[in-house]
Amino acid sequence: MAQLTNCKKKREVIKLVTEEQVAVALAQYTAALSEKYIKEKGSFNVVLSGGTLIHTMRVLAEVYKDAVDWSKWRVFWVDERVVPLDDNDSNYKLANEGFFKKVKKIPKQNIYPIHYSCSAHEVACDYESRLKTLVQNKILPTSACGFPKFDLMLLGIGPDGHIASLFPNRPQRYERKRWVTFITDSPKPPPPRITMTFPVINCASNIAMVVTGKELADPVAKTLGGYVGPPPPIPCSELEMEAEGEVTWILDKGAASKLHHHHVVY
Ligand SMILES: O=C1O[C@H](COP(=O)(O)O)[C@@H](O)[C@H](O)[C@H]1O
Repeated sequence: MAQLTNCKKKREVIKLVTEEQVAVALAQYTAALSEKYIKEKGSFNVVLSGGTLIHTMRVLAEVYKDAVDWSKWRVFWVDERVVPLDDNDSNYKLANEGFFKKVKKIPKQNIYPIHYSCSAHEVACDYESRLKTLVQNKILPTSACGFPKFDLMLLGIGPDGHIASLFPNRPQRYERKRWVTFITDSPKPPPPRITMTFPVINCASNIAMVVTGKELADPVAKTLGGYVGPPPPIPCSELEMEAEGEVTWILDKGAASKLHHHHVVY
C-alpha cells in the first residue's frame, strides 16, 4: 500500500492486478473500518453506490458474513435511479439481491432506500429531509460545516468521470447547499435520479474509490495525475481536491493502466 505524502489530506492508492484481488482488498478494508467504528461509537454508517461496486462487494458478503456485526450497520445510497425499488435499474434492488440477501443480518429499519414517487424532485427532498431527521435525532453526526458525516462512502466512477449521479456538463456537480439533489436528464440511463451532493460526499470520514477495468483507466489517470493533456474538468477531481477524510483508491491493473508511475503522487 502506498501513502500519499505531499498532500495535507490522507490519500492512498492501492494498485492490484485482478478484479478478485480488488474484491478481497475491499472486503478487508470495509471489515476493518466496520470494526473500528462499531468499537468507537456503536454503529457503522455506510453509503453505497450502484454499478459494479455491488459485485465487487461479494467477498465482503461471503467471507466476512460471520465476522462483521451487521446489526450495527446503517446503509444509505449516494445516488439512486428514480424507479420503483423492484425495477432492474434500481440501485437498491442491486444491493438487496447482491449484498443484503447474502449477509442477511442488517436490520430492515437500518436500510434507507428512497421512497419512490415519479417526481425526482420530490424523491430528493424526501431523502434529504429523512437525513436531516436522522441528524436532529443524533443518529447521524455532522461535520463542522453542518453536512452529515458518514463513516464510509463506497464509490465507483464512470468512463466520463462521474461519481454518484454528478455528471460532467450537468449543474448538479456544482450544488453546494443541498444535501441531496435531483437530475431528470442523466446522460447515463435512466434519466431521472437523485444524488448526494459534493459537500456531503466530501465530508465523509472515509471514501473508497473502487475501480476495475481498463475502460476506466482514463478517468482514473485524469483524477490521480497520470494524464497527459489539457486539464480535464471531470467531477471526480472535485472529490480529490476537496475531500475532508481519507480517500482510498482500490484499482486493478486495467484501471491503473494509464497511471504513469512518476506522475502518481503516493
Ligand atoms: O449509474 C451509476 O454509475 C456509477 C458508476 O458505475 P460503474 O458501473 O461504472 O461502477 C455508480 O457509481 C452509480 O451509483 C450509478 O448510479
